[in-house]
Amino acid sequence: MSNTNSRGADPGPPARSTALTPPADATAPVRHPEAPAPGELLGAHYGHCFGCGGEQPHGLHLAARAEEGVRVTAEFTVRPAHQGAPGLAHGGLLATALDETLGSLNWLLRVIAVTGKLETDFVRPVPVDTVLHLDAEVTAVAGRKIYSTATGRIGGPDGPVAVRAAALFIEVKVDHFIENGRPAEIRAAMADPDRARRARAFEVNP
Ligand SMILES: CCCCCCCC(=O)SCCNC(=O)CCNC(=O)[C@H](O)C(C)(C)COP(=O)(O)OP(=O)(O)OC[C@H]1O[C@@H](n2cnc3c(N)ncnc32)[C@H](O)[C@@H]1OP(=O)(O)O
Repeated sequence: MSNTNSRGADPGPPARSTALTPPADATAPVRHPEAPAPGELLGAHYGHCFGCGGEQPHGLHLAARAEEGVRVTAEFTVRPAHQGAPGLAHGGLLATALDETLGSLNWLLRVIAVTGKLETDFVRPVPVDTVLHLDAEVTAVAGRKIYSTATGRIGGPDGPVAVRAAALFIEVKVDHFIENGRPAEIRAAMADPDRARRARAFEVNP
């Protein structure tokens, strides 16, 4: 059995759907003046978030860190609960790791936004126990539309690319969550006595 990647060592940049190409009038992203300093861990935005929360036993427990500009890095260790095929990470969970990392970029912009489109390339299989090193940045902003890309490498932060994504996040108001979320969880999150945690559950500036 061979693990050889038929696309070769460096498959090069993929073709993207036009919806993920910023329009001509898009502008460069602007890091919020109160964004966490480069090197600072962002911490979970919501304890029950499957991507980053500590209260999800089988969640990804992804830890993202602010970098310079509008860029974050993150790590996710693939555990047995994350398998798709025997001993290999489920592709949907790898997409979740990319989505979560890309989503955390909005905290550097201090904008509330949700994923509208997420396009993922699965380049190499990712075995259980592997640490996926993620790196994401916002590339452009056009009105409510936030364009971003991410890669996930294995074997170290400079190792080969295993997954990558391009995404379009859409800015929303906090009402998006209040009007659409299940009332029990909305009430519980709003009742949190910790003001910063209450705000971050909905990704609002504390
Ligand atoms: C730290 C936080 C971590 C979070 C990490 C995880 C993030 C997530 O997974 S969020 C959960 C998954 N996403 C969702 O549930 C979103 C569900 N979708 C929605 O609620 C809506 O479709 C929403 C809000 C995205 C857009 O609806 P709405 O606000 O009415 O905007 P709408 O007017 O349709 O679109 C605005 C613009 O975005 C574009 N757009 C919207 N959706 C898409 C899409 N899927 N593809 C391409 N373009 C899109 C529209 O074409 C429009 O462009 P333009 O301004 O040029 O005409």
